[in-house]
Amino acid sequence: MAAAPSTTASPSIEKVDFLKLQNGSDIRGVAVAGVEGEPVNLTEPVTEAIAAAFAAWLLDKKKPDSSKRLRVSIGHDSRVSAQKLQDAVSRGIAGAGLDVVQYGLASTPAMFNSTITEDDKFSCPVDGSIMITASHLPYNRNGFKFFTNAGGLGKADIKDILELAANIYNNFTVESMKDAERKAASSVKRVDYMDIYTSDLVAAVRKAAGNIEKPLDGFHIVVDAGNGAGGFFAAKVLEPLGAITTGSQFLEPDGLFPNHIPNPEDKAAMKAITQAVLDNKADLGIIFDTDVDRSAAVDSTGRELNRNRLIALMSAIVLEDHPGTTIVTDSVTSDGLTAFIEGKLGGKHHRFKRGYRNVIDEAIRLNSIGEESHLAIETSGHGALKENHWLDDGAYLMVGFYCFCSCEVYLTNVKLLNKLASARALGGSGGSKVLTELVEGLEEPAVVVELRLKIDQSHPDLKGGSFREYGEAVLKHLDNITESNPKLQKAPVNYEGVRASGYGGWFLLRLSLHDPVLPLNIEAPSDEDAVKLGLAVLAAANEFPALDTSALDKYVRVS
Ligand SMILES: O=P(O)(O)OC[C@H]1O[C@H](O)[C@H](O)[C@@H](O)[C@@H]1O
Repeated sequence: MAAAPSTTASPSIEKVDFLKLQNGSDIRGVAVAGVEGEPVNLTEPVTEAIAAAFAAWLLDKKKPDSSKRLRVSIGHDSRVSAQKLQDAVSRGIAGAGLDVVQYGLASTPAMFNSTITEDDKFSCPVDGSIMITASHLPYNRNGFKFFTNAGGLGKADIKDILELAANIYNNFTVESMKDAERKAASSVKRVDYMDIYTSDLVAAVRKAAGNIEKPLDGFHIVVDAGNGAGGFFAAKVLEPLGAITTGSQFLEPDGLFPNHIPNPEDKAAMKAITQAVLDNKADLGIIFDTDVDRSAAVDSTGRELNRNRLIALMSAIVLEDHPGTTIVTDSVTSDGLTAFIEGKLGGKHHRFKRGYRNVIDEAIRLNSIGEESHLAIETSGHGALKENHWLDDGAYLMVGFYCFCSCEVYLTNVKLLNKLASARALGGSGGSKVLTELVEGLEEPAVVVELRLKIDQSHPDLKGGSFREYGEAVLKHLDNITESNPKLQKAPVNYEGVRASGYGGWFLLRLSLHDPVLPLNIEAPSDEDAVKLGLAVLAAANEFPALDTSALDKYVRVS
């Protein structure tokens, strides 16, 4: 373990700089030097302070009596900074007097799961859990997701933790850091939690398939883990269930992500898994993001089942069991999806905001006011089901428990695989036809565009204000322009940004959840119509010199 730096080596850091590490309900920062313009702000001492703050937060929440020491599990994805941050997190937790259980390479859903697994051998359940990951972001970033048995921590908790971390950090002494290092050296335990986690997943699929040992017998499924943490899925989940996984790719963890970004929303990533399915004549392809809390699939014909199609597929499966239920989705979903959910499936589509916590919290809210919702899902591949985590214990009552579980854990693993298995049991034709059939009738636009317009935070036009304020001003202006454009109709119900229909399609301009960026989505029946929608946005965007519209300029010129 690296020696703890002394206080003298750690210059003081302002609270606001700690708060900048907040990214919605996660923490994210730069952990590796070498990328121009991206100085390291997630150093080891900063990490240690954040972990110590989480420990203090947890002690305050759980208020254990003196006979009990709280336990925290720590896992990480394949990033190159994982090891040093894991050591720093361990020092922060151990220094605060809590027990540390290191899992090594793990998935985000597994980390949450460790707070509810009952198994003493594996020191479970833990009281809190930390996943070290920055999802699909570049190799130099890293960050943390925190869990208790009530689910992932929310935005307000993260803010409290960062504020506390700033105090802890600025009060570190050489002695306190040495003490934390000593405690970590003597109290850290390492367990192979992924072993129990994967066997639980296998058991869940078997059970759902009617207690068949190998419900996927003979199915050929290729996995693409993008060199993230999801490589386990082929050998430890699919193969025990009977599937053939030859042709699976990029299963070895490699934090430089040499093959493609591990992200089911990324075009190159989807192309890679599609090619693997076709080359191997597989029944299905499954692709994960770095920390395995998002996924997408590809059917045997090479058709991508991600984004709107993934939502359509999962809606079809969920609505079979819960007719009429409300499906909560993010804001960038297409109009065709609404028509599919409401027209073909008889459900209700509630298009809400981007952000997995946002959709899940909204589904919880709807249920709490009497509107039944069984599925909250984003085009990013995050999803949560009501049925999976209405746990029959106090946790449910405590917070209207609806802990997030990802597509990986439940939707893909259990729901999707089980659908394949039961179709086979019923004498179906094999392959992934059953899935393809479920999304038949989903109208898809001919043209789909997603551009991300950057706000230059050092531009004088920001006049000292934040990029958020600037972005809000752009949106306000676009809203006004849209209002007075007879060719456009503003969406009657809209929860973020400006969404309008026109020219047979629609656009949505909104503020990114965390970046100084205004993402623009356009869907239209033709390039010509998409350009017209793009020009309408450009007319407003051009008034804002700090907004980099070059991508949109280029799009309207060359399309
Ligand atoms: O707002 P954006 O920059 O498009 O990012 C939005 C996305 O951020 C993260 O990746 C969250 O995990 C997703 O739930 C969310 O959809």
